[in-house]
Amino acid sequence: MQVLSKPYLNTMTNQKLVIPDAKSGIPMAFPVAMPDSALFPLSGNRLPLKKLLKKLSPNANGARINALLDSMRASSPTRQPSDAEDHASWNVMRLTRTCVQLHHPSALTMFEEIEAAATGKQIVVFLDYDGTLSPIIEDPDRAFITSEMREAVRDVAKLFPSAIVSGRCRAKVYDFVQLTELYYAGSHGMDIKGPSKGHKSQKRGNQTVLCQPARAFLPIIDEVYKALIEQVKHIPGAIVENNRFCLSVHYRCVEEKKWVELADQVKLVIKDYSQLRVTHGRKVFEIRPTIKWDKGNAVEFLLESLGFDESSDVFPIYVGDDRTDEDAFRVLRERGQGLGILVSNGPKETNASYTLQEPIEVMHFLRRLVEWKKVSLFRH
Ligand SMILES: O=P(O)(O)OC[C@H]1O[C@H](O[C@H]2O[C@H](CO)[C@@H](O)[C@H](O)[C@H]2O)[C@H](O)[C@@H](O)[C@@H]1O
Repeated sequence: MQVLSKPYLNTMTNQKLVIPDAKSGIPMAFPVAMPDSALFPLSGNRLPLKKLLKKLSPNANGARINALLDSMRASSPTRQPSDAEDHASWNVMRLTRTCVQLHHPSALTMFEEIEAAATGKQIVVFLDYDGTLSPIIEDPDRAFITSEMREAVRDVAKLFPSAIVSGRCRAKVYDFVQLTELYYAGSHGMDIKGPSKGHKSQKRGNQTVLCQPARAFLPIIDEVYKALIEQVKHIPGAIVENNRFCLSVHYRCVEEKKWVELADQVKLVIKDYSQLRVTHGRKVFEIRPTIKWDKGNAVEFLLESLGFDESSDVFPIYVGDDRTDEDAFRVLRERGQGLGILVSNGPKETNASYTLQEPIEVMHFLRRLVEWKKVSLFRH
């Protein structure tokens, strides 16, 4: 399922956005006082980066370079407009999001619907970290969560088996969250560890889980980490982050005119490593082992570890903001269990069923989940 599919975009003409109503299918028109060029933030970022990098030769032509730049820009659109044209784009994004919400409504507005679907089932909560529990900021080392958010996550973890599933190194995400009650799946799910403290809903499964399917890649990852640091050190603002079983090359603080050069340097380093692949996150290139293991596999592994593999009475909720979270949303959709919640301020293609706009809304959602569970425990 897509939040915003191409046909919807293509219907944006004559300064009107026309989309079919979610239930009736009847086309509805929304006035838009913008030029079509303002559509960039909606239509960008379609090509996976790997394909783009493959296409980008040293003699790449202007069109290819523009495609790469479009993808890099759209990977994490800025939240505030910087000039008149950006204002136009921003307004279109806001308007389109309103339309999109007819299809993928807010998890807060539709909380009672979620309650009804989860009633009588064991909720298991999966939370992405960056952009979900902490807002996106320039310095990855300072992406702390607030004490209120930590409190909300702790309350959730007391009532439901809960996990943080992050692209970051497990130890680092634990340093940020500092809650012993949770499962932590770092390195995009390639490094999973159970909680040091259990609670009664975990009796059913195995608390001492440890899963590291990419251990064999550690020497290569270390080698490539060193090579990348060397290769990009002349590009101001570029940061290489070692996430243990994977690496991140950040370009959020790199001047846009240097982006293509940075992408080229990354390509240059990894071209000799067929065991590695590059994916594209929010202003970040992620270098990962080619094994078929992603956040979706981590969710399946954790559900199995918790004893819910064959269960029909489990209701997993996965909240995430990034493309890598789509693998987890898809797993839930395929299992026909639980739901995915996309954290996004603008329209995106997604396998999630609901949306929340930003981490503060995630916190409100978690608090509602806790209140609802406490009330239902009191009633029984
Ligand atoms: O799976 P996640 O927990 O969402 O991790 C994905 C990447 O998150 C971090 O980078 C992102 O957040 C930074 C801090 O807000 C921001 O500066 C950066 O631009 C974002 O891409 C993390 O640093 C990466 O290693 C993760 O891969």
